[in-house]
Amino acid sequence: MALDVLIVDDEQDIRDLVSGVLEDEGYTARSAADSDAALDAIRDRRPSLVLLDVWLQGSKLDGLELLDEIKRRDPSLPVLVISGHGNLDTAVAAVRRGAADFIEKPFEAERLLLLVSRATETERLRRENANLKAQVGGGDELTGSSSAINQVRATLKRVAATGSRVLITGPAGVGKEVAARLLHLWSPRTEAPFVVVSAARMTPERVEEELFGVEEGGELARPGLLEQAHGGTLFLDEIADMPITTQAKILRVLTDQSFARVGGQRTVKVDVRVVSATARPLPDEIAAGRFREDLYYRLNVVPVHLPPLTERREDIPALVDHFVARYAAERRVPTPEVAGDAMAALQAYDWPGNVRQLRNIVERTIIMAPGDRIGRIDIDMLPPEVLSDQPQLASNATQTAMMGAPLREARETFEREYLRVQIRRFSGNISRTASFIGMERSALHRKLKLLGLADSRDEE
Ligand SMILES: Nc1ncnc2c1ncn2[C@@H]1O[C@H](COP(=O)(O)OP(=O)(O)OP(=O)(O)O)[C@@H](O)[C@H]1O
Repeated sequence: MALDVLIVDDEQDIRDLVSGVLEDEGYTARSAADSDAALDAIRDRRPSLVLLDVWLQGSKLDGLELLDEIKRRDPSLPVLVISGHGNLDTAVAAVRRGAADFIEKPFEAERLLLLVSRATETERLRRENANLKAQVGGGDELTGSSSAINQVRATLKRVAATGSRVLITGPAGVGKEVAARLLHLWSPRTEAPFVVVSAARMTPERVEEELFGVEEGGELARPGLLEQAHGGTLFLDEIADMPITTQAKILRVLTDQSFARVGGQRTVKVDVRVVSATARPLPDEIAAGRFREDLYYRLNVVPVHLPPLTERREDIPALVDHFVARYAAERRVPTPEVAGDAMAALQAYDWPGNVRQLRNIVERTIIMAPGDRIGRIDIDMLPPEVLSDQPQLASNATQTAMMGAPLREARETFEREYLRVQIRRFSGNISRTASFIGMERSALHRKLKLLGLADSRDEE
């Protein structure tokens, strides 16, 4: 997202000329003809730079006074001064009073762009940093190639380029924030900030201050997350936890991209893309009177659903490999191999905490691995919670019954149990199960019918 420059000049020609030059280079430009308009524009939204003509005619404050006022209110806001030919003294005085630099009229476009770029360097670095942090903090691509994940990835790619709002649903730890970060990364807003608002992690009283910022005595005291996200993406995590009074204000942000700070009267305008997430179904929250229906329709322009891991077990091996490689690199040890039986156990487990739990367990397993066994993760190295909750091939009673039965019958019982476990492992996908157990797909179908398992889910 472009850096935002405010041009303060009493001459319309200069304002137009400079706006044109800056916009051609990808900046966004706003203009003000006098000190009042300039201070208003800054209050509406903090620019990245003010370009100020020190010879301001017909203005309440002259150029130097306006410079002082801007610096008094916000010492870190850079101001680049334009001075008329022969006003070197004023320009020097301006630099002494806090201007970043000055440029003399008439000036070349090249020189102007150089100075603007220099004066906004801190801001640019700050943005790059925030962006890098956002990427490192999330870091993860959406690992997995199940049809559910492929579909999510395709939808994200398609809507990233548009400004559409996206509502991501799915249980805890399933990757909703990862999806939101990818959407931002693939969007034209990628250079601007990705800001997370998590209502679940704040007290209801704090939510509005955090989101909208605070004004005291008509002046900005603390910018909120919405303002910090200007030009970028605002991720409203666990939207169902937003207090109902805040929901009305968020609705206003969505309808006219503006809001008022806490304790403030003036309208602040922002340009943000809102992506929200929820683990609780919003229609239920609406029915219970805890969520505004009109807000739901505004947020849910493009729905994206991330199913729990149990519905896409075929993603588990790729996720395990991804986290094993990551944590081995962090521990500076070679990436261990994961033994077949260990992988099968991980794939069969139910993962109530979804990918977050899987990530934690892989991390714990690598940290706890004895030094001489770090080259390979065997089944006995997995934590007890995974091992104690494995589907049993056959209960004790079934085993006893099998031992008392003729071979043909015992074999049938075994096959039934074996196939039930394997089909579950591949989330009911017959082709994948067939390829894993080494049977033709049609033969497996016949077998399942014969064993009375044909009702097993066949999600192809
Ligand atoms: N498909 C995936 N590929 C790689 N990592 C993933 C994937 N899905 C989730 N993760 C990782 O799992 C963890 C949890 O993901 P995330 O925070 O996005 O989940 P969430 O759905 O937003 O959860 P919550 O609702 O609890 O905040 C993160 O560390 C994330 O990096």
